[in-house]
Amino acid sequence: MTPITHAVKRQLTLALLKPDICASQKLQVRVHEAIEAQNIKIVSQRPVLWTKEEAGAFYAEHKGKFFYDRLCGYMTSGPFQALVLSSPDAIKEWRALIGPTHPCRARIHQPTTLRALYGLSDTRNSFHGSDSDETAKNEIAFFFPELSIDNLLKVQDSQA
Ligand SMILES: Nc1ncnc2c1ncn2[C@@H]1O[C@H](COP(=O)(O)OP(=O)(O)OP(=O)(O)O)[C@@H](O)[C@H]1O
Repeated sequence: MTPITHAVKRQLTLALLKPDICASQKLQVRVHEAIEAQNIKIVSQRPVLWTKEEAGAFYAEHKGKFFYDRLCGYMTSGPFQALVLSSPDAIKEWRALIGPTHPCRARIHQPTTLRALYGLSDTRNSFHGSDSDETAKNEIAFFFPELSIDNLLKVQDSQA
């Protein structure tokens, strides 16, 4: 008899562990453990050290805002980590795990989220997560130009 398999569609998202997290090996390990505890799979990861130009290209939509220079300064202050995450609802699940953009609000309203636990300020908020399928596709291509997202999804779906 052929065993019944339940194919579960997977979704990919791009996560950043920003420089303040990557300054501490211990924090980095804790965050990876928190990701895995949610059954979110880390499909790929790489360390990144940005120039001001690269930070500006990624955060172009924020150019002109009062926090733009601060944000680019923060993101070029040291190495950070880019991750490709996979789960059935990866975009929503990762954003739920990191919590609201502003750590002080996260501490009040969602105290168990990663930004509540580790975020330092509105700008130095420790994490990034793609906000839609299209953004995830573009952001994964930005950090992992060698990866084929369609192939990755096929592999993920067949392993589900
Ligand atoms: N009001 C603010 N004051 C200071 N820094 C800010 C503010 N809003 C956003 N930032 C910084 O700019 C980044 C990008 O802002 P965006 O609005 O895209 O936030 P987000 O979608 O919650 O966070 P991310 O895109 O990093 O996941 C934030 O993660 C934060 O580092």
